[in-house]
Amino acid sequence: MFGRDIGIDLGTANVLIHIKGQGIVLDEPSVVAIDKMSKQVLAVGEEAFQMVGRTPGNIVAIRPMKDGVIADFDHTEAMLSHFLAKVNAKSMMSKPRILICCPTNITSVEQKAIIEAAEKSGSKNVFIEEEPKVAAIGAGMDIFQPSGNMVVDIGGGTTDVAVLSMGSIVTASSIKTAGDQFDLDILNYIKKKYKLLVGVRTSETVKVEVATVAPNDEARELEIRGRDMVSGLPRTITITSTEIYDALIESVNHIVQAAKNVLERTPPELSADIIDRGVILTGGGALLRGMDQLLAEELKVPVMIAEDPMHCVANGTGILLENLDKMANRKIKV
Ligand SMILES: Nc1ncnc2c1ncn2[C@@H]1O[C@H](COP(=O)(O)OP(=O)(O)OP(=O)(O)O)[C@@H](O)[C@H]1O
Repeated sequence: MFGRDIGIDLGTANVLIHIKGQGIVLDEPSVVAIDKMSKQVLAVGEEAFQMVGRTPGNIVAIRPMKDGVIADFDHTEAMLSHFLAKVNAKSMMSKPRILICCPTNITSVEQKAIIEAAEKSGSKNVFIEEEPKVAAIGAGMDIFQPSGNMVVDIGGGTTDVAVLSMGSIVTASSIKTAGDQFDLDILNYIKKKYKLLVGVRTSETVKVEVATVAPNDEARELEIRGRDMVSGLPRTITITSTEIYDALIESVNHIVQAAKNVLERTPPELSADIIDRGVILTGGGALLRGMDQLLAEELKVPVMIAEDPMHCVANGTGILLENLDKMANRKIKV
């Protein structure tokens, strides 16, 4: 019988499920739509994501994960159960073993909450592993050798920076500045400068299509629509990449600073390895235009974007699942 082991990238923005032997079988936004009165879950994942910012008063589309941890336990569990049922139906598995990734600095209470949510969703054995380690493995780094590897994983809620050697994290930092904060920065910039209210879906589109954090990048612009704060009427404006650079630079500098702090705490032999091997960027935030260039200039080391940055963690769980039996001692009892 194939694939009783499942890897989950339980992200703030997206949930990815990897089944041993099958690869990534699910990739959906971490969103749940709820009826506020009856508390009933109306939609999960992609379907719920389409409702964000467009729901009538009695329905709310929420993200139950925040900053890489569970903000709303019941709805995280409902979301996980829904996704697991979806993939179970396909592969006819029962009570799988699950490997879940989490940020480096979450508390044991938060770890327990993640494990409990997975167990309640029907898992027999739940293992937990640190996200930057799994991201590095999924990006193709050989972290098991005695040499330094550095990964910067920029997700929706958290940025995890880590230097790894011999299969373990040597120095790391996890900050709550990542893709969601960029969306908020853009939204607030437009609100302040143009007195125009836009939704997070629009600010995310601006980030993906226009934004750059490298000052010399090709300029881009985009027409966006929102609600005028003075007249209350719909209005269209054109936003440029230069403006978005100003909106994002403070948050991006937090990420640069976190990476510098990790390098400053790294033993010199491993620092020397990082000069040779470079830094690997993973997570959706790795795709922010100019991020690699800016980090390379600031850290004075080569910076490369992983081949498939948004799938690194899920792909890494796949590789680790092959070795799950060796990891049995990492299981956390609840
Ligand atoms: N082309 C792009 N440019 C900039 N940002 C992007 C791009 N594509 C995706 N993103 C952003 O990447 C983020 C999602 O990345 P990812 O799926 O790695 O996060 P996550 O794993 O859910 O979050 P976390 O690791 O914090 O729990 C979102 O903020 C999304 O807007």
